[in-house]
Amino acid sequence: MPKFTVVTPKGASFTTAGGGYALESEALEAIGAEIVEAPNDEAGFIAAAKNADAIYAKSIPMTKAIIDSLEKCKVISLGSVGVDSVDIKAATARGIPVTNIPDTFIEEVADHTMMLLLAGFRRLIEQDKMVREGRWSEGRPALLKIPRLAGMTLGLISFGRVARAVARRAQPFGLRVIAYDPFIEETLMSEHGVLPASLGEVLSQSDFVSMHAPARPEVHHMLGEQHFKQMKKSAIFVNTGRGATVDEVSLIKALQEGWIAHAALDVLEKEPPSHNNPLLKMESATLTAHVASASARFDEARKRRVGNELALVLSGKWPMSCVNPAALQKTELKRWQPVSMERGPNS
Ligand SMILES: NC(=O)c1ccc[n+]([C@@H]2O[C@H](COP(=O)([O-])OP(=O)(O)OC[C@H]3O[C@@H](n4cnc5c(N)ncnc54)[C@H](O)[C@@H]3O)[C@@H](O)[C@H]2O)c1
Ligand SMILES: O=C(O)[C@H](O)CO
Repeated sequence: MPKFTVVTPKGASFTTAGGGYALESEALEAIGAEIVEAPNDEAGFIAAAKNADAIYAKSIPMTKAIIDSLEKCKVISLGSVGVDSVDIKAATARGIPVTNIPDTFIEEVADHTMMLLLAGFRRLIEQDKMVREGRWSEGRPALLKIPRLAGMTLGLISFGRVARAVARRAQPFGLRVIAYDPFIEETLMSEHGVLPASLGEVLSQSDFVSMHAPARPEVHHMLGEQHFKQMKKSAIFVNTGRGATVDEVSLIKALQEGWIAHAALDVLEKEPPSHNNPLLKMESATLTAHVASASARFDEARKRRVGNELALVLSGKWPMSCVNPAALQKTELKRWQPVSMERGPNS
């Protein structure tokens, strides 16, 4: 008889669709926790998860209806930075801490952002196609009109962990980096050699605009028609954050009408996209399947971190990374005791 039941909806995670979502964890095994898969429709999940001790959230949104139906759930854990699939307000009201893994795959996402930026700029997909179609001699003329990368401007929307890692990569390429983030001290930007800017300045001055804002209700469709119109006609728009931050209809219009030159996207408003999403047919778009974080290290770290968070709470302790600390105040979980890092002869 398992001591604890961790319930998880069947199927791939929103954010790691196609694989890399199983949860094997020594920490959970050690406390006698069993992982049980439940149907991934709201009604089926509610019926199966009623008595869950914890939830590992992935393939369906953790709605208020689901959260309110949980009778003894102590924690909801996610294997992502983004927590947009959980109704945080409902979880906080019920005193259920929600955990994420904010610092496990920053480097991967920053690499992917640079890859998309460079692929869009040096027209990788078009060049590859020309070679395969026997149009070898067309490759060079297609690039003769593009400027040199060094000296161009990269504008970051938000200056969180991923955006900072992108800035660190972009600077050695000779890019001037500016950023808009109303919640970050300007001095932090300066320490990173990045110029603080308003949203309008980022949009109008940048050759590359890279979106890194999280999907919160306040940033839903943060970029629309009026914003794409402010960008340079030659601008490349990169998004490795969340599709919901951009009004995709306006982005498509911006590409069709030539307000901007190219979009390189890892995230879309609807994932996977409908077969009739115009972006799928547009040569001015480069697309990847919400894979920016994926790597062997990510997969190993995700299992370990999610398992540890669940095991900590199930054994009565505060988790390491809680996105709704107010919920912790409503629990009887114990705070972490400070651990002495001094090393003695017996350590
Ligand atoms: N494509 C992927 O696989 C992938 C992987 C990791 C993260 N992400 C997404 O990228 C986002 C950013 O990740 P992170 O690790 O840098 O997060 P983070 O929490 O470190 O940074 C988020 C930043 O956004 C800023 N912000 C909030 N509201 C804003 C607004 N209205 N305007 C401008 N900035 C605003 C915050 O001040 C913060 O600095 C995540 O929320 C997640 O949704 C996607
Ligand atoms: O939000 C996140 O962490 C990513 O999208 C996961 O891949």
